[in-house]
Amino acid sequence: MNEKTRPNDYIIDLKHISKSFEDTQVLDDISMYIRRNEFLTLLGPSGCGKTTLLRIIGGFESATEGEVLFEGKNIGDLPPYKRKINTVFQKYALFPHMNVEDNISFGLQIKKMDKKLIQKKVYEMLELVNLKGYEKRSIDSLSGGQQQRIAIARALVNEPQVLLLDEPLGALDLKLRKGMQLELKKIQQKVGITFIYVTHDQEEALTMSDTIAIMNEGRVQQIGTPVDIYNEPKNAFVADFIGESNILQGIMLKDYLVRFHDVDFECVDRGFGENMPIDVVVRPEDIKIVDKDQGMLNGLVESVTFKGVHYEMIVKSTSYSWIVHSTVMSPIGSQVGMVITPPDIHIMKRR
Ligand SMILES: Nc1ncnc2c1ncn2[C@@H]1O[C@H](COP(=O)(O)OP(=O)(O)OP(=O)(O)O)[C@@H](O)[C@H]1O
Repeated sequence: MNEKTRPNDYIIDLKHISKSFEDTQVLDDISMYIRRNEFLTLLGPSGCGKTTLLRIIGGFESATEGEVLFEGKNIGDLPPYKRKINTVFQKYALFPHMNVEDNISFGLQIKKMDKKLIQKKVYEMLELVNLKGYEKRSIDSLSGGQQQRIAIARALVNEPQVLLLDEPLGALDLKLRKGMQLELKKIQQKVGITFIYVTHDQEEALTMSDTIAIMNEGRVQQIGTPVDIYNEPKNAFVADFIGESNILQGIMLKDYLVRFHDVDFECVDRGFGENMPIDVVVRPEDIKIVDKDQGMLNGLVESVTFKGVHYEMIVKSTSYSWIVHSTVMSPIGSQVGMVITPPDIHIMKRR
């Protein structure tokens, strides 16, 4: 999905959202569509404005400029509880003095829903989050991961059309987090609603999302599927943030010829004019190691680290240390050649 093209099945339309706190602008003209049933992740470094954008969608903060449309209607004036949107925070915000059942059903009890119906819904939710039989347990007796599932159940029992999740797995240890990532994705697919998920962890975003919006300094840098963003980063920031990259500065010689690192490389024509300064991104797995003098570049292997499926090598050529991922190991101190084919030379406008 592109920020400019409107999908038929969109549920939220963010129109030119900007936000300032006093003199500091933290969001700068954000426009995008969010589709029904999609798992969308806002990904970016700390302080780039992810949480602020999520809070504006949820109604906890208002935009300085711009509109949030939900099913085509401006919901800017609606308080959070009147939106068909619920939020799961990193700190689960469960009531410690209530048991699991009362925590999940709290919102429904306030709405004075029929007791039998409440009980049915609570059981359905516990089944959904894989905690059947836990209804009478106290919150204190649950692990971090279990508490997070209860927080999700409590948000979903209100049957929102959109669930906002702000770094919900941030407090869990790595192994548990990985398990919960898959679990969350399954839950989203089962309930079939939109999840908008905030994280600064690129691997988490790649694992779970249908769509990723990469943010930096209050702006959306790129929106796309994980595969698109990884394979076709729009600028050097995105390339650097998603996965490991070799990033160099270059200059266009012709529409299909770029010079970087004092070498002329053929590349795919992206419509950049002659003499245009550009950034060049080459992924470590796209560099093929060959014998010395058999490639476009020669280099000295400076380090080798075994990473399980590949070796990560640092190969120093005249003025740049390349990160190379290869299934074949070249010993430290050896001279090697390197080949990079035109489709693997990603050229983009200089930041
Ligand atoms: N209520 C507020 N008053 C003043 N400044 C704020 C307020 N809320 C957020 N900010 C500032 O806005 C910027 C963006 O914050 P935000 O929490 O949205 O970033 P984030 O991308 O979610 O970061 P993190 O990943 O660290 O949570 C930060 O510089 C933050 O200090």
